[in-house]
Amino acid sequence: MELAGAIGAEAWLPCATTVASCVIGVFFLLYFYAPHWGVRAVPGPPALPVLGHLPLLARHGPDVFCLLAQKYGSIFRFHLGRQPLVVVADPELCREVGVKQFKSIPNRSLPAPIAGSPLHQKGLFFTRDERWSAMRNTIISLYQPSHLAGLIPTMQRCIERAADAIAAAAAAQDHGDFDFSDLSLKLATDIIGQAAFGVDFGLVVTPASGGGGEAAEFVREHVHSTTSLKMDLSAPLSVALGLVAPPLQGPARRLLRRVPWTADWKVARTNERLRARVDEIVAARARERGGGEGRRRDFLSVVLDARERSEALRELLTPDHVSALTYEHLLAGSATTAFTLSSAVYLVAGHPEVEAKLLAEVDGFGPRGSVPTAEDLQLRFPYLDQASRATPVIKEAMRFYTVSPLIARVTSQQVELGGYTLPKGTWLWMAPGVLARDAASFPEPGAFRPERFDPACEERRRRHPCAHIPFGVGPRACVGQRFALQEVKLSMVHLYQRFVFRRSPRMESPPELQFGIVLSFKNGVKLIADERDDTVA
Ligand code: HEM
Repeated sequence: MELAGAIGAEAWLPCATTVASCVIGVFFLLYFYAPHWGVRAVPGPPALPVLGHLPLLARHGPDVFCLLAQKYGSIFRFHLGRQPLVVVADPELCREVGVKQFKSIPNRSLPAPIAGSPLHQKGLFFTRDERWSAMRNTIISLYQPSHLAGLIPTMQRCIERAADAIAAAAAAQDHGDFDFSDLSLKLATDIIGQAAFGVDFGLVVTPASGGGGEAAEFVREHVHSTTSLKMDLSAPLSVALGLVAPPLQGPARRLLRRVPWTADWKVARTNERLRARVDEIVAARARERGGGEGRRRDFLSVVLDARERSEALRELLTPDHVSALTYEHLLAGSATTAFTLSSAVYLVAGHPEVEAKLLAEVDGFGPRGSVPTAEDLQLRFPYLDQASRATPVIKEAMRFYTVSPLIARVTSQQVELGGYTLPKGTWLWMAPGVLARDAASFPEPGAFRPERFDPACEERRRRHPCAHIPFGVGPRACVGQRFALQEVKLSMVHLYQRFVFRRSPRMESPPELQFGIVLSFKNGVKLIADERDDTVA
């Protein structure tokens, strides 16, 4: 009898194991393919289980989206681990997403690296629906021309300090090269420090200014926190896990942040310190205002003022949101603007015919040291950049190197797009980086040719209005666009009043790019600066 029981158990055990494995297998398949199911009709390459198309992203970088658009057309699927994205790479479809169907697609999807960090999450970028529109309406006046014009003297002071630093570096190194992208990141961060926090970070160091200190430490932490926001498997373990199995991200982060020297531990410590520092600055400013200091016009002070206007605004702009909104300037406004300035100067340095026209325009403005007003920036520099009416160098530089090659959105309800029905919750991303390389809109896309934006040029007249959208499109487009362009234009006018730049022989060609949350130059931009003869301008 006992023997019969044992034989029965022996036969039963493998059978139960097989059934359990099948159940787990089916569960696993359902789990990994559930998000795919709703968008399965959209074309795309076969996706690896768990990893999706992350290996393709690792191999080709952001160029992968151009390759996929060539193969699958203007709307295709890309799997970021388990999460499918529907990528839109056609100007008219981008207009649909950003403008015409905005009511159904008003928010951004939350990428794995951001989940769990209130400092990153509670700014304008990731807030949703009514809170987003209330917050945007409250702060929008800070980005209007009248407010921005008042920032010109502050920007100019930072730019002049950067130019002095370039001159000092050139003299010290006997015309050796220097890393322009490092300098422009410091410059952009100093400007944001003044405009957003009302604090001089003093990152650009000249022999006269001395430098660094506490503020520099703060920004080093910011840079570390930003570069940790990676979108691929080189990210901290919890983020990588979040890409393949989102429910495990939170528990993994809570566990790993306690394990010293893991990437999660380092990011958590950095974020905590950063958070504490931003909160300190906010609290100090609130006290200062209580003490009746003179009115300050930096972003933080204006937002704190707005809080006092009504109970509703106090509820909207909680201390967490004020910190996040202020910090967001560093996140959204420093690396992007710095990259744009670096790529414009790098491209001009390799194109003498463009440089000659630019120098003629800068010299024609007035004697060296003349500082343009906001109106001058609008009207007197058509070759550099003049809203939509001219042949701008900056526009073409932003097309050539698109700093945000992807723009993340998510559907709030079912939408019809490009012949496909996409369910609520679909991650729908626009691809300005692909649009910028499309030969149908930009013939010979690999050529740097500012004239292609000349209003008189046939190429431009034929082009779709949404073919070039480096700042996004529609009500959710970049709120800091004017701020960024004012800064880049002002910088270029002053820098070309004083210098011409050459590419260093130590600089690789073409420059290697890397893709974190935005694009950056992997090995910097090494340039040689020659001071211009005083008699020229
Ligand atoms: C050349 C520099 C910059 C580029 C290329 C850039 C690009 C972008 C892009 C592509 C978006 C997404 C737009 C969309 O979804 O349609 C965006 C959003 C945003 N940008 Fe910028 N940006 C730049 C500079 C700045 C600056 C200087 C600031 C702040 C001072 C800023 C603050 C923001 C904010 C807060 C958002 C979110 C807007 C919202 O969701 O309502 N950006 N930016």
